[in-house]
Amino acid sequence: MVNSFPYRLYLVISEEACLHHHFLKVAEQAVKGGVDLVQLREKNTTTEEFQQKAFQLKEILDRYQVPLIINDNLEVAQKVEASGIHVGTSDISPTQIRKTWQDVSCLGYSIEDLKQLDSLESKTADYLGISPVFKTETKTDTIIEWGLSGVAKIRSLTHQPLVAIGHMNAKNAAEVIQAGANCIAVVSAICAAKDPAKAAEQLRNEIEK
Ligand SMILES: Cc1ncc(COP(=O)(O)OP(=O)(O)O)c(N)n1
Ligand SMILES: Cc1ncsc1CCOP(=O)(O)O
Ligand SMILES: [Mg+2]
Repeated sequence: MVNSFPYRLYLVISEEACLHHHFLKVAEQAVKGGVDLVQLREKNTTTEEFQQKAFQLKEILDRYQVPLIINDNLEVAQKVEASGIHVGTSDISPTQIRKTWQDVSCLGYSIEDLKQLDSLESKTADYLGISPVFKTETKTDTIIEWGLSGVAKIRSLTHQPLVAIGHMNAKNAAEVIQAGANCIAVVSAICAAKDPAKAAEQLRNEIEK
């Protein structure tokens, strides 16, 4: 059977989060270091700016055959012909996305409550984001901290691909994979690194341990 979610290291990037280099450089270096999926998450831009950045990022990612996922904005995702979109419980729903965008190939949905796992919305997604695993300064409007036990619990309840996000780094990546996550998603561990390629390589090594 073909693995429909082969990704292990997922970069969630915004221009604002990139402290030492331009975000396009960070993305390219991260891919060279081992990132195999990238989400553009611009929370404070106009749709026009978001779209422009997405086109620029996609041009780079296409060279490496790394899929681009767009955070929240279906219009931008379809316009730039991204591979997919990531949404949470306050966003357009996965079922609505599939109705509007029939050939979306990678649809992500955040899990913030165990009750969501049984829902049609979760089952409609291609992967579930465990959000957040640990408390993080990057996203503070969260309602839970799943921890390792939460990752293991979710793993015991679903066979869907699981992406762990929230304060993920090279020190905790291996144990989160061990607890049942398929893939690790990071913002700061790569975007705030002086050497994004090296940071990605270290994370990837931990994931593949
Ligand atoms: C891989 C991944 N997982 C979870 C999230 C969080 O999505 P959401 O709950 O919609 O919050 P915002 O990112 O929109 O603030 C994510 N973006 N990516
Ligand atoms: C987008 C998102 N969703 C849940 S936590 C988070 C931010 C993760 O950022 P960091 O990797 O810097 O903790
Ligand atoms: Mg969202």
